[in-house]
Amino acid sequence: MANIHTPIPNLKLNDGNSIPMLGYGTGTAWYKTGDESQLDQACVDATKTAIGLGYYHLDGAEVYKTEPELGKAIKESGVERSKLFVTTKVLPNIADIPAALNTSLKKLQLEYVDLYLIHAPFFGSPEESPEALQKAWKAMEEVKEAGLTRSIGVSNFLPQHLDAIIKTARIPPAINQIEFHAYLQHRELLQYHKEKGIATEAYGPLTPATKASPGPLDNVLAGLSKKYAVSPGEICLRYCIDQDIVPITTSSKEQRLSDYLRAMTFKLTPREVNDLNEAGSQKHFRGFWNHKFADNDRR
Ligand SMILES: NC(=O)C1=CN([C@@H]2O[C@H](COP(=O)(O)OP(=O)(O)OC[C@H]3O[C@@H](n4cnc5c(N)ncnc54)[C@H](O)[C@@H]3O)[C@@H](O)[C@H]2O)C=CC1
Ligand SMILES: O=CCc1c[nH]c2ccccc12
Repeated sequence: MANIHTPIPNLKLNDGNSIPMLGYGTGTAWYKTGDESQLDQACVDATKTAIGLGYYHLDGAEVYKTEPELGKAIKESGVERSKLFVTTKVLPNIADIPAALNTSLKKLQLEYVDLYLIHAPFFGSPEESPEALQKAWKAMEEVKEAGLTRSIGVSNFLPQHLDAIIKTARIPPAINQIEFHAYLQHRELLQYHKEKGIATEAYGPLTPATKASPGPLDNVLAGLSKKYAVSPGEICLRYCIDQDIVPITTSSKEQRLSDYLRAMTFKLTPREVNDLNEAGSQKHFRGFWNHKFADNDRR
């Protein structure tokens, strides 16, 4: 298998911690719809394979019900805890964040996570109220101060949600994890992140080469794939990294996980990133949370 242990660079966060610039997700492809206590050995094995290939940044969430699998994979990988970067997220149990994180830690068999995220701003009563967001963020600050997580952040937040928490925050969010690819460029949100020193993580980074194909990016992706001798998906991963955005991908296939690491072996020119931006802006595609974001909403 090619690319074993291809080094993945780090991005420095606003709290001084560092995050590896490619993550392996245990959500899509793996989340359970049934009983969480029924261990999915295929998920454990794929996660161990990913760790073995050098994916030390691992993304989970309470809602995926795969924290037990992630924990088992970490334990059995034999990789030192300090070398791994483990994320989990809260949403169903957001009313009691310390209890939710302690439950996640038990399932993960860990004493701390590296990053704890509010999975989405859609909770509270009324949903997305500034007061509900501020109250949840205060609890996030407390679990960081208690040492249960090294960094805290959010996911699927828009500028108005970030504004609400920043207004009363003692600790600013380190990261916002959003759906990001050339068909969902979030230019205003990215500018906001830059101004506030918030790092961006991209889920769904392969979307232009998978779910949203065919489309206006196909020819540009094909040309760049030929030039760099990689797949269109690897161009999509590099498109994120070259904008300092941390992609989180996944696969159950070892070969694909290995191939994705080729994204560490080349760099797109600013002009090529611009070509992808231009072609991508001719189509809008959102693969997740469509029921919460307006249909034609490019935020
Ligand atoms: N915070 C949030 O709300 C969300 C977070 N996530 C996180 O991000 C992770 C990755 O999300 P994805 O959307 O899965 O990322 P992705 O865009 O990288 O897609 C990965 C999927 O594409 C498939 N794939 C790869 N190459 C392919 C090809 N050539 N043809 C067809 N399919 C191909 C893989 O098998 C895998 O199922 C999740 O596991 C989860 O951890 C995902 C969605 C929402
Ligand atoms: O994080 C990805 C999107 C998502 C939100 N809720 C669930 C539940 C199960 C799998 C994925 C997700």
